[in-house]
Amino acid sequence: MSALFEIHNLAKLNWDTGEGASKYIFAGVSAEIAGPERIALIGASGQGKSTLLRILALLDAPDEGDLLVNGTSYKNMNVRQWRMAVSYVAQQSVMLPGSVEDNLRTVSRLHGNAYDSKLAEQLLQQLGLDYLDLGKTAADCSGGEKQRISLIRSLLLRPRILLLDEITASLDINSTQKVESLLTDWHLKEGTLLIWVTHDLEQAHRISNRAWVIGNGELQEHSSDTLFAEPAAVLAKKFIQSVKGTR
Ligand SMILES: Nc1ncnc2c1ncn2[C@@H]1O[C@H](COP(=O)(O)OP(=O)(O)OP(=O)(O)O)[C@@H](O)[C@H]1O
Repeated sequence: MSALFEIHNLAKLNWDTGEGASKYIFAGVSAEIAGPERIALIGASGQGKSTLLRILALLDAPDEGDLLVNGTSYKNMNVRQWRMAVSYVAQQSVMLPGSVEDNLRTVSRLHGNAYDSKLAEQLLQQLGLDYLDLGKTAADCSGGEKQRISLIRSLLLRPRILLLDEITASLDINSTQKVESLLTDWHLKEGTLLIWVTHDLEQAHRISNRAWVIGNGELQEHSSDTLFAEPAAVLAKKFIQSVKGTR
């Protein structure tokens, strides 16, 4: 049986071609994820975490390599099919024109599925947004509200793979806990693979069973328990020490 998600020799050229700049942001990135897991993607600023996530969502093109969902390459799928399986939640959430409800209905409209209003209601409640007037213009919502609305918009699609780019960055502790617990439950119930970029190492440990550390153009993979308990690998060790050193 094919793996849920495969990344083969992925590379992205650096657009900075100046002296001293490396040719690639990252190269030779490979990983095989057999089934649903919770992966924390960590690394210092500017190492390519968002670029990698955007490529996995086909919002940016790889320069080399291949991506496969359930054994099918992205080259043999159209973007719409890919995005039904792989959904990306951005750090800066973009609201579409119209109301909160228009935004939540977008996914079903785009993919021709029935809108699951019960699930939408339940997710709004779980994320502490049940007070929100669904008729409110989405653009007028706060940053934290928009971030949670865009997460719900993606969940309503029930993707196999969910790519999360610092999605709790503008949330308070209470809302962050709600997002973490909702996604942990969702992963268990729906069998969704989560790949979650975060700068918060405690959050990375809480929300993952595997960790990908990106730096110096390469990706290293670890079990989260090993990585956060005893960061043996040089790259991970260096990164964790640099983060701890800044506290
Ligand atoms: N082809 C390219 N596509 C995207 N980014 C590129 C490209 N070439 C160079 N870059 C640069 O590579 C860096 C990677 O940025 P990216 O946002 O992916 O890093 P990050 O690890 O997510 O950083 P942060 O933690 O600060 O959000 C940026 O400085 C960007 O300008």
